[in-house]
Amino acid sequence: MTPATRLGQNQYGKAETRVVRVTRDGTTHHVRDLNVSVALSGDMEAVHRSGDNAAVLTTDTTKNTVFALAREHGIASPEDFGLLLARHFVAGQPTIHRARIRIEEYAWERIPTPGEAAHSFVRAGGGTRTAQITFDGRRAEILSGLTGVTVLNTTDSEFHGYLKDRYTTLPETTDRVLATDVTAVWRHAHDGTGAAGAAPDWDAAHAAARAYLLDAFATTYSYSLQQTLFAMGSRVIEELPGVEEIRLSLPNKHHFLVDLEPFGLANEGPDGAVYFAADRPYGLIEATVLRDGAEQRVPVDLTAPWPGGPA
Ligand SMILES: O=c1[nH]c(=O)c2[nH]c(=O)[nH]c2[nH]1
Repeated sequence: MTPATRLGQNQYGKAETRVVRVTRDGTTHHVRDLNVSVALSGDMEAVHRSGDNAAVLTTDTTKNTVFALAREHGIASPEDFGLLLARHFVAGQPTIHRARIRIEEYAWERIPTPGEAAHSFVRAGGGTRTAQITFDGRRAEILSGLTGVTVLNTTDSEFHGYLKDRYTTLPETTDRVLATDVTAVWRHAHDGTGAAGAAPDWDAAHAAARAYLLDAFATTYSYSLQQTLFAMGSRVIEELPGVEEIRLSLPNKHHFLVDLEPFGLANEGPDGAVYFAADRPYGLIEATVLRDGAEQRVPVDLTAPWPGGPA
């Protein structure tokens, strides 16, 4: 006898649609360059059980919709565009009950050029902006974030006083390099219903959060990366009243002093030092910082490939 089966969590949609929207303002052009992943769920029992596709809005259509809405409405910000798409899918089809839109944005900076034309850009470094918008027909959950923002302090970092057992060899230090690749995701109080007030200016809010994260990294005298993480997250919560929680994933990009004694050289002195930038393994420090009373809803595992990780 075939065992009875039950359909568990399921979602589908087109992943990683690369859409570039150029807006022309006379000879001054603007670019928004996104990677958009759509995941829909709803009345999908029949398609899984019998291949009855009647409830299925095709992944091909979801890809086309990304392009069409970018043309019709423009891309004001990843958050605005994600909300527009999510609402479109849920409002447009009775069989679609929930839409999750994940977006990466690649920033372009202007190349200053003589003369009138402003249509030349260079891909900006400094990481990738991320957003995830989930809409269930009533409320939206709006997450903003960034990934791949590499930062380094050459001093003001100590690490000592930790547990020691028979396998501990790490020397204590009162001065080390502290470096990490910041991945952060923060959740907004704004849920698209108006209950938490008007939507923020998403671009300005993102720039502010990024600046607070960097400033807290730079200005925290650190006794551990955990402490630095908490300071970074707290700064965003304290400064941005519209942010309920923030999760950070910080790989500790170890920089080890090189032993130069075999060459008769003393490493580390008032004039500096030479470090070996280790690639792996790396410590991985992760935590969520919450506003008092807020629920923890940002997914725990941010380092699952984004987009594409589990919901
Ligand atoms: O800031 C740090 N936190 C740790 O937990 C840790 N563990 C380690 O080996 N080095 C470090 N550094």
